[in-house]
Amino acid sequence: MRRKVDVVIIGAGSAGVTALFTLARAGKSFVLINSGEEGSTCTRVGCMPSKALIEAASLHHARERFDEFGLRGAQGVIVDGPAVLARVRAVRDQLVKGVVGRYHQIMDDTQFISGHARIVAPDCVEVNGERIEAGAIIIATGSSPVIPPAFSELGDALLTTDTLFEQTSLPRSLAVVGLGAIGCEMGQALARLGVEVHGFGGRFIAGVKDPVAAEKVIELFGREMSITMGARVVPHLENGQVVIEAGDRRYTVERVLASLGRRPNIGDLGLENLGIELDEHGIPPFDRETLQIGDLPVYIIGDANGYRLILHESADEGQIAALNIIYGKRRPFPRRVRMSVTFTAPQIASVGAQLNELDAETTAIGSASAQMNGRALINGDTDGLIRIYADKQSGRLLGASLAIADGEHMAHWLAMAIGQAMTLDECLTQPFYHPVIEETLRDALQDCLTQTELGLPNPPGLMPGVTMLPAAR
Ligand SMILES: Cc1cc2nc3c(=O)[nH]c(=O)nc-3n(C[C@H](O)[C@H](O)[C@H](O)COP(=O)(O)OP(=O)(O)OC[C@H]3O[C@@H](n4cnc5c(N)ncnc54)[C@H](O)[C@@H]3O)c2cc1C
Ligand SMILES: NC(=O)c1ccc[n+]([C@@H]2O[C@H](COP(=O)([O-])OP(=O)(O)OC[C@H]3O[C@@H](n4cnc5c(N)ncnc54)[C@H](O)[C@@H]3O)[C@@H](O)[C@H]2O)c1
Repeated sequence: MRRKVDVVIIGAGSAGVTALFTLARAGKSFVLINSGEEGSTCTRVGCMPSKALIEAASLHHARERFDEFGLRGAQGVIVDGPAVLARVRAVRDQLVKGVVGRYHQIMDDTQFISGHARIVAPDCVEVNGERIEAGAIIIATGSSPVIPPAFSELGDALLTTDTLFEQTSLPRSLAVVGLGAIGCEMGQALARLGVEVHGFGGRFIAGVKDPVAAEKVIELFGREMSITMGARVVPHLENGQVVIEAGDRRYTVERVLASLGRRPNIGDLGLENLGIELDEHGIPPFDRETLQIGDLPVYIIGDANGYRLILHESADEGQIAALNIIYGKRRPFPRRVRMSVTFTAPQIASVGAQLNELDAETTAIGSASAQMNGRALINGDTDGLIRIYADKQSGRLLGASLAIADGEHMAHWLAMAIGQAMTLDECLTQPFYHPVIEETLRDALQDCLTQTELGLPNPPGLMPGVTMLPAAR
């Protein structure tokens, strides 16, 4: 007899597991199917090992400034590459154990299947030769690194983030091709660990669409690695070394990190059996506020849908899909303010609208640099820049681009302000403590305000209150 459950979840990553917890709490019956290793992209090969590597790199890099602070002897610190990588894996393994343990705790062995799932029909999934009937299907199959054919021919010299953290030693030299989030984070971290890094980017660096902010980012990163933008490089092997030619320059490196983006894992998933037309990337049309595919009882969430390839959005999508299944009818959830943070130094962040999405005529742009910020000067972190975008007429905050220390915190503050539809003068009613780097954010908001029709607040940042008449005695 065929097994029948309320929901089949395909993929035990952050998206699928978030859906699982929500469905389990509501008492739905389920099966979770996962192919390959458990533990999620984020924990195994993504957010966590990459941040662990960045932490080692930042600690090592700090030694360069010790002398300036009157602290001697730091130049004696050396990088023990194998030990650095071993610690990255140890932290990663601990986190993977926690993540996997948590979801196995809420199910028995029959509810988890290790194997490659295929959709046979909108209400049926096949895995390891077994067909399972499902009231609903959640596709949460994640994504994989893009590897163009020429890169595949590099053999062991090719790294992606699937293999980088498994290395037992650091390469002497590395070409990082693709300067998005991964390329910038890993390129800078490895450069700070003593690897000779050459970065090759497309049109944008770290996804920054504001030319002023992008120029600053290129200048700052360019101090630690060579950067070539706009060159579609094709690496090849020569005498066991990788050669990359860009314009009239020729680079010879030991390894190449392909960080050219990620592609949804939708091959051999049986999407054609849904009876629905797929887009040019092979993805079925889905509603971003319900994650439902057409009118089918099928949902596509997380990196698998190629929409917002970041952790908190993947988890949101898991919950939205699960809640739609639980309610049993279409229930749209407006999505959060868009935000991305690249964990480099300085941190690069984009919040809300990017500059290229805004109308130049109606948008006010405010800027501030950390050069004159007291705390930044104390910390030796004055290389920062903030750009704020607002509607010229209403003063409503629309977006921001940051390349500044502590940018992750300011990005959250700005996302909240944009989510609350705040205007610049409303933003400036908030307190900014002293001395904090956030005072640069206040400066940028004030600068932006002067370019709008609202003009300068008087006194700056405070709203006149309602004067209460003394009660008649
Ligand atoms: C190097 C790196 C750094 C990152 N850093 C950050 C960061 O700092 N902050 C941030 O927000 N995001 C970051 N991300 C992105 C984040 O990790 C992903 O957006 C998120 O993990 C996606 O989760 P998911 O559940 O969609 O996919 P996954 O975690 O990939 O889960 C999908 C699962 O489905 C399985 N699967 C695939 N096909 C099938 C099938 N047919 N049958 C059964 N199972 C299948 C896969 O094996 C996998 O286990 C980073 C990513 C990378 C690569
Ligand atoms: N801090 C974070 O939130 C974080 C960190 C790492 C990864 N991630 C996520 O992982 C996903 C994958 O990261 P990624 O950096 O691989 O992708 P990405 O899409 O962020 O960047 C890929 C970059 O490669 C460039 N590119 C593409 N083809 C090229 C070519 N032939 N030559 C030169 N450049 C080329 C693109 O222009 C783009 O800038 C992203 O979607 C990101 O959201 C997030």
